[in-house]
Order: sequence, then C-alpha cells, then structure tokens
Amino acid sequence: MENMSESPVILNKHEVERLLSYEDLVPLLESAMGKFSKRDGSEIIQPVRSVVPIQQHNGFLGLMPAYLAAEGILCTKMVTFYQRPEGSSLPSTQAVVLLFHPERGNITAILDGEAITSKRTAAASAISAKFLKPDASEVLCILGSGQQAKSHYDVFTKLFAFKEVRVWSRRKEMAQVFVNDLQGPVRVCSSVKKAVMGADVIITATGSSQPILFGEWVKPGAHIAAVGACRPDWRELDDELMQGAVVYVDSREGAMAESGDIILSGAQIYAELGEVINGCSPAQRERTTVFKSLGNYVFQSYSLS
Ligand SMILES: NC(=O)C1=CN([C@@H]2O[C@H](COP(=O)(O)OP(=O)(O)OC[C@H]3O[C@@H](n4cnc5c(N)ncnc54)[C@H](O)[C@@H]3O)[C@@H](O)[C@H]2O)C=CC1
Ligand SMILES: O=C(O)C1=NCCCC1
Repeated sequence: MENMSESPVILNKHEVERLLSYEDLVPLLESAMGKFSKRDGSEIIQPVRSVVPIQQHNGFLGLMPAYLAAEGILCTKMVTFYQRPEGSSLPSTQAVVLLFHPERGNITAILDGEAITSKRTAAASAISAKFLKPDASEVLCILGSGQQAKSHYDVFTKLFAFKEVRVWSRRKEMAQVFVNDLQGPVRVCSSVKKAVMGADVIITATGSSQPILFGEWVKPGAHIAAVGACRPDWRELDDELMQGAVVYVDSREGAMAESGDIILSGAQIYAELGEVINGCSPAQRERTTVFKSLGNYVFQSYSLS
C-alpha cells in the first residue's frame, strides 16, 4: 500500500481484518523472527518496549517502535492492556499502529491495532507450534475465552489437524459463549486440570496474574504457547512447569524485562524462536516446551505496508 500523498491512509478494525490474512502473515512473521534473532542491526532495530504501568486501573501502556531497514518499514505500535472484570464490554487490549516513511519521516498510515495484535500474536504462537509441538499432536487446549483465545483458535485449527479442541474459561458460561460463536466442535471443560490433562498443545491466553497452569497436570512432551502474563510480576505458569520445560522466547531482552513466568521462576531461557527458525538452536520437540510470547516486536504492519 504505497502512499505518496501527504495524508496518511487510515484503516479501521474491519479493514485491517479483511486485509491481514494468516496466509500472508505467518510466513512473513517467521522470516522476521529469524532476522530479529540474528541481531544484525542493519536488518531490524527494535528496542525492548517502554511500558507505562497504570496501576490504579490494573493496566499498562506499551510503546513499541521498530525499523526494518530492508523492508523499508518504520513503525510503532501503541497498545494498552487492562485487566477487565468478567463480562466487561470494553476490550482488554486496544492499540494503534503508525507507519512512517523511512526516508521522509512522515506518517503514511494509521492502522487499528486491535486486529493486528490478535492475529500477529496468534501467528507467532502458531509458528512456535510448527517447530515445537509433538509430532503426533491430537489434542489442542485453549485456556481463556477472550480475543486472543479466538484468534488462536482460528489459526491453530486452520494450520493444524487436531482431533479434539478443548477450552476452559474461569466462568464456564463465558467458555460456552465462546464455543457458540465457532464453526467446529470444541469441548468446554470445567477445570484447568480437566482441560489440559493429555493435551499435546496448550495455549494460555488469560489476563491472570497468578499461575493457572501447573506442571503436574501437563503431559510430558506437550508444547505450551504462553501468551498472557506480560508483566514482570504476573504469572500464568507455575515454577514446576517453567523449570522443567525447555523455554523458548520471542526476545531474550524482552523476556528478562517483562516475563513474570521467567523472572520469578528463575527458569533458564533456552533459545529465541528465531534461533530455531535460523537453524542455530534445536527444536526439542520430544521435551516439554514453553514458548513464552510477549509480542515484543512490531512486525505488526508487515503485510499491510
Ligand atoms: N504475548 C502477546 O503478544 C500478547 C499477549 N496478550 C496477553 O494475552 C492475554 C489475553 O488477552 P486478550 O485475549 O486480549 O484479553 P481478553 O480480556 O479478551 O481475554 C482474557 C481472558 O482471560 C480470562 N481471565 C482474566 N483474568 C483471569 C484470571 N485471573 N484467571 C483466569 N482467567 C482470567 C478472561 O476470563 C478471558 O477469558 C492478556 O494477558 C494479554 O496481556 C495480548 C496481546 C498480545
Ligand atoms: O504485543 C502486544 O501487542 C501486547 N503484548 C502484551 C500485552 C498487550 C499487547
């Protein structure tokens, strides 16, 4: 979308949803993750995001600039996340992505960031599963029933052939509402333990700040895409799980600054997912693996630019 005029293009949520397909996004994101992990500053510059905590409202504002020289992408995302009470009509995650002309510095596009965040995050988890899930993966389990749960359901069922999909949400009726909106069969589970027992792939996409997923319930060799708990004092996974698994991250610096599951458990980071993509670190599929996702790189606008 080349915009040479003075006024930036403005795309709302529906337009972004229509234009941003997983077919485009997944391979582009995989390539970008690989480039990022080379730490070759001439390819991708992306500092750890700045976060402004908004403690009195259980939220934060994140500022996420990035420059992808080869692709000519200069952009920043601004995102807020608020822990909302169950049933709140407000979205927990809201965002805008600004694209700049890398030579001239003017703003070329203003994009709704909610759909970008949903799809980009789910695409990153799908890439982690592509490399790290057990070879014979039959059961997918999703913890949470919000925006990320939905985008993860969409891309995981699109890319992989699971025989069974389960969902758990802290209020069972919310899990039922979630399932009612989907096309395929999904089993609503009444506890995290029931949902995750025997699952090959587990997605944690909740707003929790305390562990909800415990290592003793997880099938050895399972792959966990841990999407929530993006603050240094928030958790979704317990110490046993974190310490016993092979832990992959999107960005080492980001994880050490922001992931409560890593910082508070003392778990060692084994590799960045980009290092696996580049063939520099093995994908230990036979072990229990955790991909701790933080979203800490702004390839959000990649396939729209
Ligand atoms: N890693 C990444 O790149 C990204 C991570 N996130 C994170 O993903 C998580 C989910 O985000 P959204 O789906 O946008 O939020 P959402 O509000 O749409 O859904 C949150 C879900 O978590 C559940 N939940 C909230 N508090 C809980 C608790 N204490 N225990 C158990 N379940 C709880 C809610 O019932 C709901 O099902 C958040 O933690 C958010 O920060 C969001 C965007 C990108
Ligand atoms: O990468 C993002 O976008 C987000 N990451 C953590 C939670 C809010 C959104």
